[in-house]
This record gives sequence, structure tokens and C-alpha cells, in this order.
Amino acid sequence: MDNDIAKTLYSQNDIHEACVRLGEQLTTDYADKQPLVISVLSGAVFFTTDVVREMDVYADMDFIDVSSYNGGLESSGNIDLVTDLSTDVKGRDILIIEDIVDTGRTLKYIIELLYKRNAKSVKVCALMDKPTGRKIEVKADYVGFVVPDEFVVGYGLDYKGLYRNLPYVGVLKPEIYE
Ligand SMILES: O=P(O)(O)OC[C@H]1O[C@H](OP(=O)(O)OP(=O)(O)O)[C@H](O)[C@@H]1O
Ligand SMILES: Nc1nc2[nH]cnc2c(=O)[nH]1
Ligand SMILES: [Mg+2]
Repeated sequence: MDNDIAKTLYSQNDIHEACVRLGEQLTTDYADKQPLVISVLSGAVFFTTDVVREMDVYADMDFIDVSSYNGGLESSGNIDLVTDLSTDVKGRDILIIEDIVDTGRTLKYIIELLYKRNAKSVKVCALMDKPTGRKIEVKADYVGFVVPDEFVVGYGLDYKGLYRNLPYVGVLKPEIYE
């Protein structure tokens, strides 16, 4: 896989440092809450497992699977709820964990769904924010890195289903894209 990468944007160490920094903030902010942490499958799983272990708070965990990219470079614009939560969110303080906020469509869909179900508060922790991609006004409350306007892979993020298990975040060589 390394041979397909044109450049590394965030190394394993960069990501670890971001998780520690975010974990400290979240530990402070959720000290007296017992949040429900919701990880957005599949991309956010890697970041979730690392960042929650830096949070020294009692927390419940759940997962939601929504998808809009079908593995490629462009958001289809339609969000599919593939697998729903198994927890009742009514009255809960929710912390959504995402790998990247790009157009904002995925987050907007999930935030609206949670408030429709009467969540008490909804905040977002994203490893990466790509503000140049934004089509919908939505913002993450906790951000690891503000990324340039490039399609990134690794540490959960895929191109055609591959590269999720790359331990760092990078950009593919142009010849890899079909
Ligand atoms: O801000 P947006 O333009 O909505 O893009 C961000 C979303 O896109 C990717 O997920 P994807 O839908 O590709 O599914 P995946 O997590 O299973 O890879 C990524 O993991 C985010 O969840
Ligand atoms: N792999 C990947 N998925 C995304 N989904 C939204 N933006 C991106 C991106 O830059 N890379
Ligand atoms: Mg995703």
C-alpha cells in the first residue's frame, strides 16, 4: 500500500498526538456527563477506538452506519441509513465521532436524526475537517486537523474500499485513481 501513496499528510505520531489533545479536552468537557459516544461506520472506527481511550470519563458507545460515497471520490448527495443505532438517544448528551467532515451532508443527516429523537445535546469530534469541501453549513466542535482540499486515505478512510488499514493519512498517486 505504501507504494500507492504520493505523500503523507499525518503520521501515526501526529495522529496519536491529536488523539491525546482531543482526549484531554473531552475529558474536561464531559467530566460530569456520561455521554453516549456515537461512532460513524465505517471510516471513523479507527479514530474512535484511539480517541475514546484518551477520554477518562464514563461513556456509553454505539455505532451508526450511513454512507454516501459508494467508495469513490464524489459524494452522491444522498445519505443512506445503512445500520441504525441500538440506543435510545432521548435526553442523552451525544458525542459523534467522525473521521472527516467534507461536504457536511453526513453530519447534518445524523445531527438532525438525533435531535428529531430528542437528544439533549449533540457535539462532534472529527479527526479531520475539510472546510473547502463544505456544501452544507455544519461544524465540528473538536477537530484534529484542518485538511487541504485533497482526497485523503488511510486510518479509516478508503478509496474503493481499500486503504482503510493504512496506519497514517495520505494522498494517493494520481495513477491510482481510475
Ligand atoms: O462530509 P461528507 O461529504 O458527508 O463526507 C464525510 C463522510 O464521508 C466518508 O464516509 P462514507 O460515506 O464514504 O462511508 P464510510 O465511512 O463507510 O467510508 C467519511 O467517513 C465521512 O463519514
Ligand atoms: N477517503 C475519503 N473519504 C472522504 N469522504 C469525504 N471526504 C473524503 C476524503 O477526503 N477521503
Ligand atoms: Mg464515514
